[in-house]
Amino acid sequence: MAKDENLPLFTTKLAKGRILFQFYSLLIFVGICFIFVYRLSHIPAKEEPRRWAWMGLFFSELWFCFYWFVTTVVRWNPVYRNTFKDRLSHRYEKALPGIDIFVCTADPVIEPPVMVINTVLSVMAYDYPPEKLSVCLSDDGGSELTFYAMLEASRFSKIWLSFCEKFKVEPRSPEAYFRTAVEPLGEPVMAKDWSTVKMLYEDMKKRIENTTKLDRISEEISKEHKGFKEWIFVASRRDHQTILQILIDGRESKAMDIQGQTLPTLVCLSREKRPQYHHHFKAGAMNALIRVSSRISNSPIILNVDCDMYSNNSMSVRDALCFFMDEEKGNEVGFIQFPQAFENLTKNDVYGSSLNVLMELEMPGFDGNGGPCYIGTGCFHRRETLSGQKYSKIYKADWKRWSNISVDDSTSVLEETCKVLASCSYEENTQWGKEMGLKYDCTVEDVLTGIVMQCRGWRSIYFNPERKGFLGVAPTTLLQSLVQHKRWSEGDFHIFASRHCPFVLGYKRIPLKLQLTYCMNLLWATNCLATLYYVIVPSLCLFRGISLFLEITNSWVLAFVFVIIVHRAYSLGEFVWFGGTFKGWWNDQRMWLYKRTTSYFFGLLDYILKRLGFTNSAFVITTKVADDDVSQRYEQEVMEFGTSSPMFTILATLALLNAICFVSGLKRVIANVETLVWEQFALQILLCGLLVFINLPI
Ligand SMILES: O=c1ccn([C@@H]2O[C@H](COP(=O)(O)OP(=O)(O)O[C@H]3O[C@H](CO)[C@@H](O)[C@H](O)[C@H]3O)[C@@H](O)[C@H]2O)c(=O)[nH]1
Ligand SMILES: [Mn+2]
Repeated sequence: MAKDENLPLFTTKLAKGRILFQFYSLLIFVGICFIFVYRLSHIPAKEEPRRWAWMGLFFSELWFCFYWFVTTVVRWNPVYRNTFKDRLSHRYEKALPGIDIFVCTADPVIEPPVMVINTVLSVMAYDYPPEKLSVCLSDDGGSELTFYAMLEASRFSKIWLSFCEKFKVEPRSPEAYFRTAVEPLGEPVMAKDWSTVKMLYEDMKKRIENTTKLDRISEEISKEHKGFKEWIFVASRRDHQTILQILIDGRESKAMDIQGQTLPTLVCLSREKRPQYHHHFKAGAMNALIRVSSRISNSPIILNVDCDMYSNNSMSVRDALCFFMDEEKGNEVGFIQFPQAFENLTKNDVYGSSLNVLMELEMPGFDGNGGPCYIGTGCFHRRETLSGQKYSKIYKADWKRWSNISVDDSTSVLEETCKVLASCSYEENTQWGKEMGLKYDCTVEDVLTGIVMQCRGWRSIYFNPERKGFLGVAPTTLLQSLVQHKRWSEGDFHIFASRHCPFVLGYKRIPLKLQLTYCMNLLWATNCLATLYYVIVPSLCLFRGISLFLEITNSWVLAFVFVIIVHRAYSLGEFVWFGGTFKGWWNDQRMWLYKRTTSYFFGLLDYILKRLGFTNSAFVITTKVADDDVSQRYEQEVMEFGTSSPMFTILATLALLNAICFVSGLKRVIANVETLVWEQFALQILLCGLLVFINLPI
């Protein structure tokens, strides 16, 4: 036993096959060197008309190489983590710290209340002492429908939590459970409960979905909850006071499930909104939650999830604690990021939303290079880290003290005192949004906040358990996906171009390899320039009869062909290795092109316009539901164009341009078969043809 005391709570393993990757990198590197030798020794003379077009190509290629270098740094050293939860509970079961769980929602139409409460129920049902869990929902929409759903959920939790506890079910979102689990016919005890609970769930779901008008919400509920009138009153207005309700107070003896087990605390918050105060989107909501929860439970660990990211693994809290509570390495850990995984992906993933390579390889790479970025959901934070504290070598977490915090105020007193903390003017002349809490004024508040925390000395950890910790909803139309990436690329570039740039803020604070790793995401937007150049200029030159590339019989061609083939083959291999299909990879290539020519382009443009003071960027919330016909097309993997958008104008123009150039190029070659013109244009025609081929869905 004495021996066990000294064993670590987690281990770190280096990825296998790194030698192979290094060999591949070497091959590409040599190929690139050849390309540059060719480029530098063949610069067209001043009087040649193609000189400028040629220079552009050269610069694009320089960019591609730089970006390749960055992605290679990311992949150099991936690490994978493992936890020992049995050691954790052996040592600390009695002294486990409190956990505050924040769920954010903002719009009852595109984030349906049923989805929101499924997320809430799933995190209430963690395998963890319930008196130490507090779940707090922030509703930026101030919706009475969501609130009503939460009331229903608070009642249903009494049945659901005891069912989960009794039969150890997984996952603990009722919707996901009843959709995926098979009826336990072999176990009569469970089967009986199963059908009762399922029926109760379906009933509740029906009540919530049918409640579109206020007067249909049951009288009984509005009597039981005096605060309900307040929500109804508020919901019809865009500006309103803070409303806050403690739906279940875990400290009260009433708060029990049907088996007499304590229930977690459950709070519903909609912060004050006034037109004259900026509400700062999700970051503002999170900061209000940090303050409010500090009064209610003040737990040292905070988990934050988006309203569509239900918990798929009831052990995640314990997993996270293995990192925070490790005696040797735990103190410097500021946050633990779980991957974003999605439950609504189709086999070949038309919109390339699976993020598989990012989550299975690039994030472990981040971790190996110094710590993953914070990606906004499925992340456990130390309260101190999130509140702006710096890490110091003498810092030591005091878990004993935190494990028995008690608040004496009664529920109603608490509600009143907490409201002040979520009022509009509370942050005036404070450091909130700057030094404290999540940072404001960036559309990827998460990544920015993560960098700042790392630069304050905290380490972050990436943990990707076998059974996924959280499952969310990926966009189901092309436009949604492109708009989401526009928000990300714009925000990321904003960080790069600000004083929070990893090379500036991170200088001497985080390792150089981590600074470079950040570039992979932060420079998404600038990728558009080289890509747009490559898809437009060679095709136009083909149309005009200007030969840009070298003749196909020239032996320097080999260097280009070699790099392109090896590079793409590696990418295909990687994609398939992490669970993709060949068709999925092809779709991903198409999305790669589309994102670079539209999302990133508009992201960059918007950033520039914003800097010049023309626009203000907003947070466009990603839709999480789809009409029946839209979801049907999604299931069939047919690309959905939906409404018109400038993004589509660009895509269509590019596709058309390449089609025309391709045809005219072919014509030119056929007309001059004898003169060997085709040798000069072969590569251009090939590129153009590839673009036409990839654009077939358009
Ligand atoms: O004014 C707002 C706007 C959004 N949200 C919530 O923020 C979350 C994320 O919004 P979503 O539209 O789902 O964005 P995604 O693109 O899916 O989000 C990713 O990227 C965001 C940064 O761009 C991060 O904040 C998210 O955590 C991360 O999942 C959702 O729960 C929203 O309800 C608010 O609470 N208030
Ligand atoms: Mn989302």
